[in-house]
Amino acid sequence: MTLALGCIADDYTGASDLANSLAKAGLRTVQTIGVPDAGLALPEIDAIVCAFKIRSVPAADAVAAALQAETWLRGQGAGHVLYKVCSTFDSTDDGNIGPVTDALRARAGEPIAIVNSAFPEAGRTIYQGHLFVGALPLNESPLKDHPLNPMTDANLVRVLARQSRSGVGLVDRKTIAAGAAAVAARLAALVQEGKGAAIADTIEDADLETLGRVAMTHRVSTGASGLGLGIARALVASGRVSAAATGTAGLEVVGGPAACLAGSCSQATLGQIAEAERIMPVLRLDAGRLVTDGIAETDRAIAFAAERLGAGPVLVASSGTPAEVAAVQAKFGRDAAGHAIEAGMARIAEALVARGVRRLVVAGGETSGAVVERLAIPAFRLGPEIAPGVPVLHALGIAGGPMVLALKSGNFGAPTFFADALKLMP
Ligand SMILES: Nc1ncnc2c1ncn2[C@@H]1O[C@H](COP(=O)(O)OP(=O)(O)OP(=O)(O)O)[C@@H](O)[C@H]1O
Ligand SMILES: O=C(O)[C@@H](O)C(=O)CO
Repeated sequence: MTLALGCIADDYTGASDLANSLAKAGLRTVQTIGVPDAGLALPEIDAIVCAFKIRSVPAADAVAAALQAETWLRGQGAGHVLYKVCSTFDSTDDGNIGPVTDALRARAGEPIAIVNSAFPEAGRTIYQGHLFVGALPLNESPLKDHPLNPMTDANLVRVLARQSRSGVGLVDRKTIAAGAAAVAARLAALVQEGKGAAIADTIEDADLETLGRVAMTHRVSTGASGLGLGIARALVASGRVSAAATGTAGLEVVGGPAACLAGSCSQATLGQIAEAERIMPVLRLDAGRLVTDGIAETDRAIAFAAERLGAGPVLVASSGTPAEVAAVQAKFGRDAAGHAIEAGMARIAEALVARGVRRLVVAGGETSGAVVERLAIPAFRLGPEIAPGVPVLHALGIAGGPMVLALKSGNFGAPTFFADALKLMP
């Protein structure tokens, strides 16, 4: 197997978002959980996305995981490695986008890396270095209330500089509109100024195609699935990947009980849970009790689901409003609360799978990471797209017959997302 592209994703929903964009562009893509064991049989593929849960861990741990994956991906033949971060640049001033980008760039021996989290299809655009979520600057969007990485500055040049050893510059829209040669010249000028990272503006997919062409002349870049799309299109246009390839599988029937779990507290997910209440039984967990008495609270959820699974899908949610999240965090601490709630959701998932669930929808990147790790699923191949950035995933390398999952990024999906997902997971 010789890979055209190797990717390292900082969370699991982000990984499936990227894998979806690569597959849609025609790259035969597999998503692995971390670096796979040597024994895992992989089909003939063009791209691998190694999914990690390193968005909100200490920077040194994120760097170590990313470097281990980089070594493995280069060993598989990857000429370019993309570090996949969130389209809303979720991170803190302590990391991890800056430290991981610095480390991958140093390892690759590159003077500068393109950093671009735009994803126009999902409303993430960048102008003069400022990230917009729909019509709102990042710091006015719901991301200002994120439970783990509240984003309070829309200027990505500043945000990245605070967490990087490298100087950070800007490749503005005018330069990108002038084409790949102009972008390459701007990057060279930034290197002369001593910069090691360049935030790139993006308004539309055509900008990403230009950036993709330039990124392919470097060994490493950092971005969201928009940059992945740009790189994938550049690979197809250059003939390095066959344009005839088809990246995604069609609809496959798995059957059996289905369940949904939500740990995301994003505005989008809160709306989707409210909508799901119209069509399936929904249990709202007591987040504080998940922290203080996790076994009892998760047992309550398992019993709730077990009683109802025979009749149709159920949804179990820990999700709370910003005020509820703030209250839980004030009482128990942000990280302790987050970890305890994630562990509870993972325990519920494990129990539901033991009761026959083979169709599972999970909302939230950290939540998905905890669930997929507990279920010990080593890899996924891509199925149909449910919503921009959210594909159906077919588990690879597990016992007990076929299983499909959807791992939804907190902010993605229509209000009817849970019903939309289950429709494509028959
Ligand atoms: N009621 C709650 N109070 C406090 N924290 C919560 C509550 N419910 C969930 N959490 C925690 O909030 C965090 C939500 O992060 P998660 O990554 O799962 O969702 P997200 O950030 O919306 O999704 P994404 O990363 O895909 O954008 C998790 O650590 C989860 O355990
Ligand atoms: O890029 C995004 O917004 C998503 O793929 C994601 O990373 C959410 O966790």
